[in-house]
Amino acid sequence: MADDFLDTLEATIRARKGADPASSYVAKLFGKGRAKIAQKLGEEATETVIAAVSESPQALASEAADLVFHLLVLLADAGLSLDDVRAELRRREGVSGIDEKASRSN
Ligand SMILES: N=c1c2ncn([C@@H]3O[C@H](COP(=O)(O)OP(=O)(O)OP(=O)(O)O)[C@@H](O)[C@H]3O)c2ncn1[C@@H]1O[C@H](COP(=O)(O)O)[C@@H](O)[C@H]1O
Repeated sequence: MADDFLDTLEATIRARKGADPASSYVAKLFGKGRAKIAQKLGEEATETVIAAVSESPQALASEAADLVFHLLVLLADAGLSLDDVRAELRRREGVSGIDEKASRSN
């Protein structure tokens, strides 16, 4: 599946900075600060793990959605974006490609 939706969601989340917390869950979360957002992400990670081992695939997808959503909020709070994550993953692919070539030549 293309990433367009995640990019749109990320833009919506960023646009909530400074918005009215009474009308926006994301604005309310931003208002609580980085530590609280990170704690929320940790809770969602735990719920995802529990769903993975003891719940239905649908429940796992639902918890995974909560997890990804809260990760986007944390990244936005830290001034980072999905593009930064993509760049890091691409960099690793390049590094592991070099490692593979090196091990093949040994
Ligand atoms: N994708 C989401 C999304 N996924 C999950 N959540 C919220 O994340 C929370 C999940 O945490 P919990 O299950 O623990 O529920 P909770 O008890 O309400 O959470 P806490 O009060 O304990 O923090 C719920 O309140 C969900 O509504 C989301 N809230 C908003 N979005 C999207 O984010 C964008 C901005 O939303 P607003 O800020 O609400 O305008 C919109 O595109 C929304 O569709």
